[in-house]
Amino acid sequence: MHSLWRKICDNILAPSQLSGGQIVDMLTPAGRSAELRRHAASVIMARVQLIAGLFAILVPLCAIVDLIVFDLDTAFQLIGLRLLSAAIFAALAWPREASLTRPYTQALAALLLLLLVPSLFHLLSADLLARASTTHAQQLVAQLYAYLPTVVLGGLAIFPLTALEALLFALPVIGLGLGSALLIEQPLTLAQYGGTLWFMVMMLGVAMFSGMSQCHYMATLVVRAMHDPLTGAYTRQSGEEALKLLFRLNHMSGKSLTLAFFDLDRFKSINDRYGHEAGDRCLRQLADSVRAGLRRSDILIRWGGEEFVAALPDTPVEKVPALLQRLRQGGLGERPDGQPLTASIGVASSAEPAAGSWENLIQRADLRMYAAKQQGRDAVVWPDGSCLTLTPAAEISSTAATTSTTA
Ligand SMILES: Nc1nc2c(ncn2[C@@H]2O[C@H](COP(=O)(O)OP(=O)(O)OP(=O)(O)O)[C@@H](O)[C@H]2O)c(=O)[nH]1
Repeated sequence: MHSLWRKICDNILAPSQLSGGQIVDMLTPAGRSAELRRHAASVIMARVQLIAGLFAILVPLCAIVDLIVFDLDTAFQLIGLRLLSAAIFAALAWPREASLTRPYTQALAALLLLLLVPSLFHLLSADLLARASTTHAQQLVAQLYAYLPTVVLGGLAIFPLTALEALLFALPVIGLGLGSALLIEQPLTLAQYGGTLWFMVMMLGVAMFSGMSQCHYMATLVVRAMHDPLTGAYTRQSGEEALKLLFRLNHMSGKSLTLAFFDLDRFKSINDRYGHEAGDRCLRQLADSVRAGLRRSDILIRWGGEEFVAALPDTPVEKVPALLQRLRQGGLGERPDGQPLTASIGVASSAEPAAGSWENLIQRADLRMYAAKQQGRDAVVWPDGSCLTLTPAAEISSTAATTSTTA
């Protein structure tokens, strides 16, 4: 039964070339990585600001139609609502710094406001328009206003939202749209009401599909642009951006960011003796082993050819010996001749005096890595300058006590 179910799923998913995990990522944002959230937040925010800017200009301009078509009393009431809406759109479009800690929540809140303003405008003006529309021209304009919530639902399609997010954003818009139809003096017939609801649901379906495909496309591009294709680690460029952010976040919250700078030992001899393919395999092994020992919040950056940086947010330096012990016990990989892969490691922490900036931390970790090379390789140099040869696992834990007092 289970294998039949798997076969059915595989056949359904095969033509789309999407894995089950990728489908789940398009349905709900729960599994999104921090980097993807940050990217999605900047795309959503940029689009919210662009549309809000356009609406801040167009909404008051449409007052001309109100003045031409409706009586002055109705027109002025509509213009009042227009000016209020335009002020909110202008505030949304105003350039602002992205939140450091919650950029995604900030972007979603802005999007919600962008969607609610036209829907509320429709709710507040529906009865006024229904009562003031006696001529054909007035009825036509009132009819166009009535499409506003449906247009808003269609507008959701330009945002990279998962299916669940699109649905949650659509519910208040649909609620306000249907609610305003109930408020007017001559309520819609059941057929009109059903037709409006059907149209809205169709729009929501289109918006959901478009949002999901944008999510997938964005995730593919972000992963490709940010990660080194050979090892899957962050590239130097995306790693620098991540370090900048992690340093600021840890500084703001009074936590320590610790860096471990790895450089593979005698790597050139692997290339020279066994070829670049063998060298590449060793690089992949090292990246996989280090990543397997890290937490979800840690990141691994390929800094240069055979140099990697593990960035460990919210990690006091005294916790690092245990991590390195775990890594060492698991092994960093194997050289083509069967010998263990080893690395020289420099450790630096933002809790050190005058740590200053992330660039400073990298420089210190790099210098310590060179010091570890000079001390014979397969070793770690700590912030207090002490050097630990990694080979016997027991030594790592004994140094933990020393470093915790000196860091
Ligand atoms: N296979 C492979 N080799 C690479 C890659 N990037 C850099 N390298 C090689 O990495 C080697 C680095 O050599 P060195 O800097 O001399 O260092 P080493 O031999 O590891 O010696 P020590 O660092 O002193 O222990 C060079 O031969 C580079 O060509 C890569 O992506 N794949």
